[in-house]
Order: sequence, then C-alpha cells, then structure tokens
Amino acid sequence: MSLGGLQTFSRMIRGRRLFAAGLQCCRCRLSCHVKRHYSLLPDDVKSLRALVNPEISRIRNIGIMAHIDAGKTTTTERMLYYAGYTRALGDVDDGDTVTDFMAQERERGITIQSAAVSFDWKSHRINLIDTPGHVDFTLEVERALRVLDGAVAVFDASAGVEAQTLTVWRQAEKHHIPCVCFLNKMDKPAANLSFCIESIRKKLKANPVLLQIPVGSGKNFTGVVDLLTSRKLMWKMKSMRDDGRVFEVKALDRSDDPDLLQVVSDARTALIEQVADLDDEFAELLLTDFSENFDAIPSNKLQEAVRRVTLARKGVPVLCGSSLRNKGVQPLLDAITAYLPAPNERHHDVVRWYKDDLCALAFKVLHDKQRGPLVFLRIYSGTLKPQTALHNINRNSTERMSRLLVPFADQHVEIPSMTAGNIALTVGLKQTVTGDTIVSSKASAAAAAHRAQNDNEAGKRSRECASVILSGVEVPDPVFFCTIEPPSMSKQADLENVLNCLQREDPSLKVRLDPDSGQTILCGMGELHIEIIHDRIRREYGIETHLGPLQVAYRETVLHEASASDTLDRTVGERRHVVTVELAVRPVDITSVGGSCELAFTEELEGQLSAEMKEAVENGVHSSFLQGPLLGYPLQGVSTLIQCVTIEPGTSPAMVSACVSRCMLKALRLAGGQVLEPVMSLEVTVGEDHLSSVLGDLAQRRGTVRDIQSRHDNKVLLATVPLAEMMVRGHSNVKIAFFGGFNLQVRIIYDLRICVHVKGYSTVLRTLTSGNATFSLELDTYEAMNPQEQNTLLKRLSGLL
Ligand SMILES: Nc1nc2c(ncn2[C@@H]2O[C@H](COP(=O)(O)OP(=O)(O)OP(=O)(O)O)[C@@H](O)[C@H]2O)c(=O)[nH]1
Repeated sequence: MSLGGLQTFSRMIRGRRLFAAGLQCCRCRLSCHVKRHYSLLPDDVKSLRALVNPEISRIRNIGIMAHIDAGKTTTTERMLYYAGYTRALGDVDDGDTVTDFMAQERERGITIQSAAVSFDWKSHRINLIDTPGHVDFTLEVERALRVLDGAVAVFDASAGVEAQTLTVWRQAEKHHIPCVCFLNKMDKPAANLSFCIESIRKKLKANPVLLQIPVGSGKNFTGVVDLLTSRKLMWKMKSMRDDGRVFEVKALDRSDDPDLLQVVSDARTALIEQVADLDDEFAELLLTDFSENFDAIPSNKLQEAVRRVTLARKGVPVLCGSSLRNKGVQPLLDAITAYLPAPNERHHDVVRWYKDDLCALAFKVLHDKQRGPLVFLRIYSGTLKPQTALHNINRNSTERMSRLLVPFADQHVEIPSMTAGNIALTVGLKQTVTGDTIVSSKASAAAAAHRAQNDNEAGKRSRECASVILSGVEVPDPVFFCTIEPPSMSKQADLENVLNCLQREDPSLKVRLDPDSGQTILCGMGELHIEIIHDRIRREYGIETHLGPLQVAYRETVLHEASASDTLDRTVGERRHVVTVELAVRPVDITSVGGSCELAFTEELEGQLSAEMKEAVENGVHSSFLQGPLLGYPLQGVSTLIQCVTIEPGTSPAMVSACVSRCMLKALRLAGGQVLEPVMSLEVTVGEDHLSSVLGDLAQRRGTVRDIQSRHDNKVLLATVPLAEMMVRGHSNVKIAFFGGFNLQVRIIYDLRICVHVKGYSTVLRTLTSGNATFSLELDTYEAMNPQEQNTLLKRLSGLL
C-alpha cells in the first residue's frame, strides 16, 4: 500500500472505533527475532493413497467462490502446490491447472465445472471445491455451496465486490456458510485495501474483520503484517519464477517504517475493539484480565474469538495477497483451518435422526465413458463402504455402489471406507441424480423417520418424511433456448442418450420436445452455457449437432380474473368417463409468489376428492402452467382455484387431468394473455471517456439506468435491460455466430477478460469503448411487455415479420 493509502486506511479505522475512550493503543514491544518459515512440503509429491479418514474436527469442506477472473483457480493451484500435492505451479493462462481440467476450461481460461480436490494442510484435511465465477454456471456454485461448511470469497483487490460476488455471497448466506475473504491481486497498481473493505461492508452488508495489513503496493507488494501476532510475513522473491514457498516471519520492531507501525497499531486496536464488540466472551476477558493493557491480549485468545465471530457469522475475516505472485496463500490456508468450521460444528437437523447410520447427499453427477455415472456424495452421518447396496430415498430405489474414491481433480484414488464429514466419489449409482438423499437401507430411512416422529409428536406424517430427506438444490429457470438437431435421423437416439447424460450432470440444462414441430429444444442459463453443451456433444460424444437460432425464454401471465367450466364425456372401449370441472384463474403479483403459479382447492373439495383424483386435477393444472395460451411459453403469476369437480364412477385419473387442462385453457383465454420478458441487471465498468456512448446505446436497447458509480478512474453503470435487446439483432445471424464464433468468443474472453454472456452485446461494447469496458449480466426479473412490443413479438414469432 502506498503511504497515502496507508494513511487513509489508518484514518478510516481510527474513525470506526467502536469502543469506549478508555481503550488506548499501546505500541507493540515485540522482539525483533527473525525466523524462517517453510510451508509443509514433503520430499516428493504426496502419495494419493496416503489419504485416510481424518478425525472429523480436522476436516474442512470449503468452496472458493468469486466473480469471474478474481483468481480462484490460481489461488487453488497455489494451495495444492504449497500443500505438497503438485510438483509445479499450474497457470490458467498456460492452461495447465489441476482443477480446470475440461478441454473447454483450459482453452478458455475459465472454470465451468466445480472440481473437488482433497489435500492435507498442517494435519487438517481440506476438501476444496473450485467453483465457476461466470453467471451462466451459477448452479454449479449453488450445488457446491449446498454441501460445504465454509467458503473463501476471493476478490480482485482493485475491483472490490463485483456483480457475481454479490450473487455467490447471497447464495452462501442462504446456506448459512461462514466465509473468509481473500483480497487477491494486491500486486496490481490499482489494488486498494480500504476500498475493498468498504465495498464488502456496503455491498455485501457484511462485517469485515481485517486480520492483515499489506506491506508495499503494486509491484512492491512484498508481504503482509499479521494483526493477531503483529508479525511481518515477507516473500523476498529472488526472481519472477520464485514459487513463494519460503517466506520470512519477523516480529515488527522500531526499525520498521513508522507509518506502517502506526497503521498496524491502529488496525490491531480496531480489530480488538471490533471483536470485543461482537463476542461477549472476548469482551469479558479483555475487561477482566487485560483492562490495563488491551494490546497485551495473547494472539491465541484473539484468534479463538475471531473463530467464534466467524462461525456465528457476525463477521468475516479478511486477508490479502497475490496468488499469481505467490504471496499470501499459506496464511490463507492457515486461516481456513483456524476460522472455518469442521463438519461437526455445523448443524444439519436431519443428521440426528440417522445417528450412526449412513446419510449422504448426492450433489454432483459426472459421466465417465468407461465407468458410467460418477456421483459425488457429501457424507453427513455414518460410513460409506464400496460394494454395498444403498437406498435412494428420493427415487425409492436401492442400487449397488461398486467403488469408492477420493476425488483429486480428474484423478481418483480408491479407498476402503469413508466417514461422516467427508466428500466421496462413488461408482455404480446409475439412478441417482443431483439432490438425492442416499442412506444405507429402506429400514434405516424408516428408523430415522420414526425418530423424527418421536421427537416431533405434533408433526404430520408428510412433514416427518420430508425431514429425513436432505434438502436438494434449487435449479433456476433457463432464460435461453434453441433447437438442436443431429446430423441425420439415425443419430437421433444417440443424441437423446447424450442429452440425458448431460442433464444428469447439469440440472440447469433442460431438454424438451416441441409438441408442434417435434424438434428437440435445449434450454440453458446463457449463450455460453448452451455453446459449451454444444461443444461437449461434439468433443466428448462425437456427434456434430446443429443448433437453431437462440431464442429468449419468455413467460406468459393473465390480465384479468376469469372462470370456466367444462365437461368431458368420453367412452373408451367399454368404459365411460364423465367429469365436470369448474375453476377460476386470476393474476397475482409475480414478485410476491417468486415467479411461480399457485393452485388451491375450495375447502369443501379438499375433503371430497380422493388423493388419486386430487393428484389428477393437480397434474392437469400443472401441465397447463407449462404452456401459456398466447405463445406456448410457461405461465408465471397465475393463481388457480378449483371450485367444483364431479367425477362419475369408472372415470380414469387421466381423463380428469385432460378435462382440467381443457378447462384451464378456456379460463386462461378468457382471462387475456400477457407476455412477460426476462429483464437483466447489467453492470458495465467503463472509462469516463466512453460512458456517454455506452449510455446512448443502452437507451436504444430499452435499458433503464439505475445508478452510475465511480471506481478509481472508471464509471460503473448499473442498469436493467430486456434480454432480447442484448442479443444480436436479426435472429438468423445468431446461428452463423454460433458456428463461426467459437474462436471469436475465446478471443473476447482473453482480450477483455469479461463475463461474456451475449456475444452481440460484447462485440458492440468492444467497438464502442475500444475494448476498455467489462460487463456482467444476470437475470433480474420478468416484466410485462408493452402492447406494441408484444404485438411485434407475436407477429415475428408467427412469421408475419
Ligand atoms: N495481477 C494478478 N493477476 C492474477 C492474480 N491471480 C490471478 N490472476 C490472473 O487473473 C486471471 C484469472 O485468474 P483465474 O485464477 O482463472 O480466475 P478465476 O476466478 O478462477 O476465473 P473463473 O474460474 O473463470 O471464474 C488470470 O489471468 C490470472 O493469471 C494475482 O494475484 N495478480
């Protein structure tokens, strides 16, 4: 940090003092004894077979999450290297990292799949998942977070909190995951500690607990001062190729830069005050045993308190470094073991019903051509052994697991058993999909349900069953779709097979058949997502497919309330089916129901209908929700009330569903249709010189500017814009861009280092700003189209334009 930066920071933390005036800062009087610290590195790369089941308190299941390009993969590579699991440092820019092992990841320099890696650090087992930063792969992050106990949020220290950081942070909060922040890229000239701390506070609404102060800035960033011990950790690199394994640990003394001493002293006092504010036990210790000199508090007491604060999610420890320049990663590893929770410190309600019986969650499925599906399991209780039958509660099926492996990126090491708290990779589970709960047997699930019932006498049966199933992963709705065709009809069955495999791996990929054209439709989270799938089908399965023009996934809703009734009277063979249905539909606020549709029965009907017929009615309504009356897009924000159902004896449930669907269509048509379009939130970082051209372009795209902020010399433009406006205009061109655009897209990612979501916009932005802009885009909401736009869309989709 520059002198000015140090002083600003010093002022900032002094200004933030929370404690009473009695808290005085004491100058540290630590010895100037110097020692050399070597990270644990065995003589050779560790034998993967040496991995054994560690004690649960020494396991850390953690994820690395951040905005695209913050340096997650680079940081993971350093961790593996310092832990002794790799001989050489991998580099994303050279395409030789351990965790980005897919061909597309190596070519594009981005993470697409989360990869699980197990390694040991100072007698702790770290199971680490490197997650993608690109918004198209948000589900990968969600799946990983579901099974993690803690996370490291990596930031580009020159950018602070970026758009996707906010998304993943919210995801971590949803799963109550304690985090540690790592301000990476401190070697960049624009790196700014106080800016990052403020953006964590303001944008993430988190409470940053700063544990280190950087020494030097930009190219001269040489190390950090650990505020707990007041010791300097210095990486004295002899050359650019120095791997940073060896660093010097030295207590601060009077020979150090007086500005640095002042900043450290102020920051340490602020840290003590902040922790005392957040942790009563520490505050009490401080006031009873160290009231004369708060600064004399032992570092281990401060560390214990920071741990409690982190686990209670009252604060997030903040560390800094530069992974690419090999500085600051070993203290980050220490922080993971010191502050993030062990599996037994997390409370998963369901685990207590299983006691020592096996209970695990399938959180990821990979397809291996030789071994079939590989299922990643997080074990919550009990022990997993190979060659055993396992029961899948969600599918109510039992299948045999043949082999048990420890995942080490794309290498897998076979092991005889695995205990609670760990992450395992299994071979042989053919029916299991992401989100399923795996137990040892049907009987053990029943026993768990029984325990749940005993503990919760007041609960209903259905709730008890639900409580013994681990909650799965929420799959967001796809926003793009396109048709996919095999090169010839003879390949259709192969393509269907491949798409089935890919869907098991990736629940955010949806495949459906167009009922009118009979074509196969691919629905995905973004253009890049669909392009990667297309590419994988070609490379991994050898099928050259043709993608149709990319289209926006609109939704439909209704404008007014309407009622309808219908009677179905049909004789099939000897059997007569007669059913009469009366129902009403009405619009509901799309934000209040989270975008979904609602279904209710009158109280009277609830008591009258058998479970089977109720399910038939529900099926009829739900199938209508999937196809709106205007353009056949799924419905959103529609509430349905079933008012009357009369069923004559002998009528089949299928006929009841058919009658309900027909009646729904009548009611929906009467209620008047409205198209809803996906509206994206857009963040563009651009130099001030180019701001006006970006704004002008945005106005033409029906964009709404929400805010313009300053970040260093750049402006950050926050806006919302309809997704359709971000695509290449003239849809037939998209097809050409798809086939010819592969290299172009790779180049854009490398040139601009941006989150390329929509090629059309990225190209325009590059032209407008001479390559001096980055942007990210994510789904904000669905909004009603105005009548004129809707008319144009209806005409275009019906071929009239
Ligand atoms: N200057 C500087 N560059 C870094 C640092 N760490 C990573 N980078 C560079 O930043 C770019 C992105 O690094 P990655 O490690 O791929 O980032 P990521 O967060 O894994 O990216 P995604 O997986 O695509 O989201 C690469 O060009 C790295 O060389 C750092 O400490 N300093």
